Amino acid sequence: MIEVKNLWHIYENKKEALRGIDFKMGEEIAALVGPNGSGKTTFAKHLNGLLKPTRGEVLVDGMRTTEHTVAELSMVVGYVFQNPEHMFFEENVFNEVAFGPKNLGLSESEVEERVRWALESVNLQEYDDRTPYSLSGGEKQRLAIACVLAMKPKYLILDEPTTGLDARSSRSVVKVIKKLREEGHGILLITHDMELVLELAERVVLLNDGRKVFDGSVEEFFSLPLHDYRLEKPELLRVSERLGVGFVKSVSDLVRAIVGDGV
Ligand SMILES: Nc1ncnc2c1ncn2[C@@H]1O[C@H](COP(=O)(O)OP(=O)(O)OP(=O)(O)O)[C@@H](O)[C@H]1O
Repeated sequence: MIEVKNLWHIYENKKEALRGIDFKMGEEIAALVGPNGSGKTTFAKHLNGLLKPTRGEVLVDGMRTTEHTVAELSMVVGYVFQNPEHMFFEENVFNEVAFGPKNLGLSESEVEERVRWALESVNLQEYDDRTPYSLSGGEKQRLAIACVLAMKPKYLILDEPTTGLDARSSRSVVKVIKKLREEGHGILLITHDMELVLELAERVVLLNDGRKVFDGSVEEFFSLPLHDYRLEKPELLRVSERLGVGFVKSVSDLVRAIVGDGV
């Protein structure tokens, strides 16, 4: 369980980026959304100790972030940053994923086992010898997830995992996220992509100006006046509303709502 209690973050320039956030999450996919500058990245950086609270506290499976190093916390909460290609520095995919486990002091065979497992989890098992820079956008994103997974964290923070990807690459990342959730990971998904929220999230947390202004179901979230937060409803929900059908999560739900199960 990740527990955040009355979290404040004030940067050196006195900017109050987080103002009294309370939050709990377990094994679920929670989407963290909000307009630019609302505090999403600042919040996420608290969950693996990259930032420490100005006030309040953050507990990760009972570990208070002020009492543990980022390295210790990263074994519980893995952070996959936006634009992961800036993170790659090894000459091949295998070594890239092996870097973290090697630093844990694991034996060579344990490292290899973890790398194989992590690459398989993201469907990159045939890519060992490829240079990370030669991968497609979706493959790079999946490699970044594998690098973090190799540390076996229970929770994953994914920062804009599909931004800039074409539809096919995006699908491949979505598939991996679904699989990780099924395997028991808790996932915090930072995104501006409302289609992704509709498809993947089990819960939505909305930040605005450093405050949590909503924390609830996906259906309730999409009934909020999203324009107030510079967010847009997914096309599918706009269509379903026009058709007088209630909340749906997929095109097949919509079809079923209109014509029934017989088609
Ligand atoms: N190092 C810093 N020093 C001072 N202010 C900062 C710093 N980092 C972020 N901020 C400010 O804190 C506020 C929250 O920023 P943050 O990056 O957490 O927002 P965000 O919701 O992740 O935005 P985006 O969607 O644009 O990524 C913003 O006003 C930002 O300018």
